[in-house]
Amino acid sequence: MTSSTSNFEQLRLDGVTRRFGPPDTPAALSELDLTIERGEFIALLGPSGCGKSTALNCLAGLLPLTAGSIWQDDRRVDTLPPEKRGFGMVFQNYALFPHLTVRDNIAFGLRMRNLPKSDVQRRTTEAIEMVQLTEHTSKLPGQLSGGQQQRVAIARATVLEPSLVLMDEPLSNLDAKLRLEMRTEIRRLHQSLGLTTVYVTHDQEEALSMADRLVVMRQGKVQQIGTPEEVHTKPSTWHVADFMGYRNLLPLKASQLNGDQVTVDLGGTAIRGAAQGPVAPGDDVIAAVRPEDVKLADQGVKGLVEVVEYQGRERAVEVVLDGGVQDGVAQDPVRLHVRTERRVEAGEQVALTVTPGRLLVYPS
Ligand SMILES: Nc1ncnc2c1ncn2[C@@H]1O[C@H](COP(=O)(O)OP(=O)(O)OP(=O)(O)O)[C@@H](O)[C@H]1O
Repeated sequence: MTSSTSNFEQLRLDGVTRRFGPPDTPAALSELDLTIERGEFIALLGPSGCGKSTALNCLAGLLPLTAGSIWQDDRRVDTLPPEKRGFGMVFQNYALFPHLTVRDNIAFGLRMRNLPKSDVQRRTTEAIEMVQLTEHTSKLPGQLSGGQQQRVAIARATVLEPSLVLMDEPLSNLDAKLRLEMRTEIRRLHQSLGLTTVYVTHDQEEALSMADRLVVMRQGKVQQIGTPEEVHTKPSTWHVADFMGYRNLLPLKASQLNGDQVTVDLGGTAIRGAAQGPVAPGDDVIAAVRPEDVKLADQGVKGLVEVVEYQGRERAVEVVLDGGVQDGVAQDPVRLHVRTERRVEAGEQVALTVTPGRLLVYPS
């Protein structure tokens, strides 16, 4: 397929804001600034209610903006109705026409454009092949599995060769295996059709595996924009860290500072971490580390195994450390999540080490 004539080099969101209710209510989406390059796959990621769908609906033209603007190169598009924007949409409820076959569902948009019959036929066939539904072209949506319906929805949106494809949790209704397959399929389509895609998900793994860049949101605001690697290894705040699988978020105190290296006391042992913001000795901090970066060792921070969950090759283990005494006051015990291949049992005494460089220390 050839690329759309309405294509663009950059799509720019400039202070895009949407409020539901009077001006003193907090905005569902607050001043989103984002420049999307043609061909990029962008994931909007964040917990439920963070404003992802609001952002997507503003882009689609389904919600008017309270403030801000959206630009396709130097053409302002937020003032246009949805159908004039020429974007393809794949939303959670696929909204296929129940009385039309797979082929007719996919061809519908092309027919509406009054294209020559032979063109409609050729492009529809290509789209059907692309989503591997050739054996199902005469079926009605009701005769398809959820994943097949989803593929029809994707073909229907992409056959029009839109300048931008918007997807809102398109895999949420699928079982785990199909979800993995469709991830690859969507990414493959994105690449082979040269699409620009904005994809909403609350699943960090999905976002990390599919997107070129992630926009991590919380309470209507952007927390971080970066490549999967940047967001995964250097979350900008402890909220992002929390969302990116840093299951251990430990409220500790900074004791020393050396460049960007901070020393914190973990269960009576001094441990060094990398400061992720302004931190001074004596400050309360949040130290973040992933379970896979805490190792059971022969020596190190002492603790007691409290819970063990069998997870195939590995075990997820919860270890309680003595909180120690600070300023004459006994501190609450600290709990650490650890992943290990070692066989351990609840009640066992263990020692822990943190992989050097993997402890991130945030101002609290
Ligand atoms: N039509 C509406 N009227 C009033 N409030 C709304 C409306 N739509 C969304 N909101 C509110 O705006 C906030 C953001 O909602 P939004 O649907 O964008 O979140 P989300 O990140 O997509 O969440 P989810 O993953 O649960 O869909 C929420 O607090 C929500 O309650």
